Amino acid sequence: MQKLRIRGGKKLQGEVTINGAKNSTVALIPAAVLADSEVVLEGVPDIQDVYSLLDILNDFNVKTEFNDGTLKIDPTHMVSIPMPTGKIQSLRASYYFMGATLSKFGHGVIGLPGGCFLGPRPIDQHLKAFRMLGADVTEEYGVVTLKSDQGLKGGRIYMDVVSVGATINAILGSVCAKGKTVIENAAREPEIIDVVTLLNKMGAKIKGAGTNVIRIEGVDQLHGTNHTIIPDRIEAGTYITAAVAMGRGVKVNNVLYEHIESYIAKLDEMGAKLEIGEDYVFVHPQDTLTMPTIKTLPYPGFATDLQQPITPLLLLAEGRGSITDTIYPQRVKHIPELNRMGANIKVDGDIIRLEGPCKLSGAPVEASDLRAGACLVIAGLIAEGETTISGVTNILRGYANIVSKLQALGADIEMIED
Ligand SMILES: CC(=O)N[C@H]1[C@@H](OP(=O)(O)OP(=O)(O)OC[C@H]2O[C@@H](n3ccc(=O)[nH]c3=O)[C@H](O)[C@@H]2O)O[C@H](CO)[C@@H](O)[C@@H]1O
Ligand SMILES: C=C(OP(=O)(O)O)C(=O)O
Repeated sequence: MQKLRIRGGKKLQGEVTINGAKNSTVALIPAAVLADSEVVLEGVPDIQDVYSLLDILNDFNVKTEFNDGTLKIDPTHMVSIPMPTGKIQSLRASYYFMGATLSKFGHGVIGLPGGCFLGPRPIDQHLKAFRMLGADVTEEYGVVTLKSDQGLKGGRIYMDVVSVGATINAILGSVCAKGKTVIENAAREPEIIDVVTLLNKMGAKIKGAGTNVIRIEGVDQLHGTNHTIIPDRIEAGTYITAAVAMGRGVKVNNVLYEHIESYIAKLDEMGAKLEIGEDYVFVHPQDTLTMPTIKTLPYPGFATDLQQPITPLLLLAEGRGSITDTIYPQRVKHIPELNRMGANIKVDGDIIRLEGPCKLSGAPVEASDLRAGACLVIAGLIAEGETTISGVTNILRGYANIVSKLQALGADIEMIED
């Protein structure tokens, strides 16, 4: 079994470059199959979720070629096959094949997705959106069956909760539906804008991405195109956090500041010394950090995906603080692991309560999910002594070349077989 071994306490210095966004990529790939010819994506991260999607595309007879961040997707000979179990459960974003197959073939049989366990992750709003477009949708024994014998028709879709996945699935379902669709209370994440940018380049007519009302005029056909993926704001936030914790001057390249403004604002509030460039953030060493209170919210609020990575940084700050994850209140599996490393964090109902500063010591810990993994990597960099992290596959789902990137900054980190 692979584990990460970190010998903590080493200062970080130098430059690191952020990859294309995981949560864009995993939606752009299923969106690309709606084209009638080749789609080329640039800046594709080398992460396990991408390989899982390529495996699924192979089963759908979609030809792919992935080299050095460039992914060619040729859906010309895509076939419709049921995907009730197996690979579909290896990641969350496989739910986009519901919208994609419904749109492309008028039907689909897709199992419920996998992904990180963060508490309940229902997909009722996805299914509601498909129904509003006229599809007949059933969910039985963990499998969703979608049919639209009469063809999909545009409609008005009101989202009861702000959902990234349901918004993108509603777009995928309606992009070629007859007439107009309006999605109300849509999510506003940059990844949604990225998906809409690709679809519009493919010939779609979608307006309003990035606002909470998205308007779509159905088109008959979508064609191939080229697209460069936006930088990963969560990967950027992770490296910036590591640099605030342990940096002696770290430049994080390929960052779009406007995508992580709320995160930067929180770090500013804590006393971090950040210099914002056009496409980079330079993290200067700072003296002391102040303990904040954090509440996660849909974009542009503080991202739930950065809640776990920032937790070890809070342990370096003075005073009492709290984190409330309003999106996933049960996203707390990193807490017992941090406590194993010497923290004294309490989970009090839906509130994580912390007190700092607190000295962390290396320990064997488990990355139960992707961002818990990022949290433990940062904790391991801070801690005195040796930390070994199991559950590495969870980390590799979303962080490309994490070992070499941190080694280049001077971290003592390696992948070991245990
Ligand atoms: C592949 C991907 O892009 N994953 C991201 C996506 O996940 P995902 O798209 O699964 O998350 P959502 O935005 O849908 O979830 C937001 C909230 O809505 C609830 N909900 C969602 C759908 C639904 O049908 N019913 C419902 O009640 C969820 O339980 C959650 O409380 O957004 C999350 C929230 O920013 C991020 O943590 C994930 O990294
Ligand atoms: C929760 C995440 O991913 P997923 O939705 O793919 O499980 C994440 O990226 O933090």
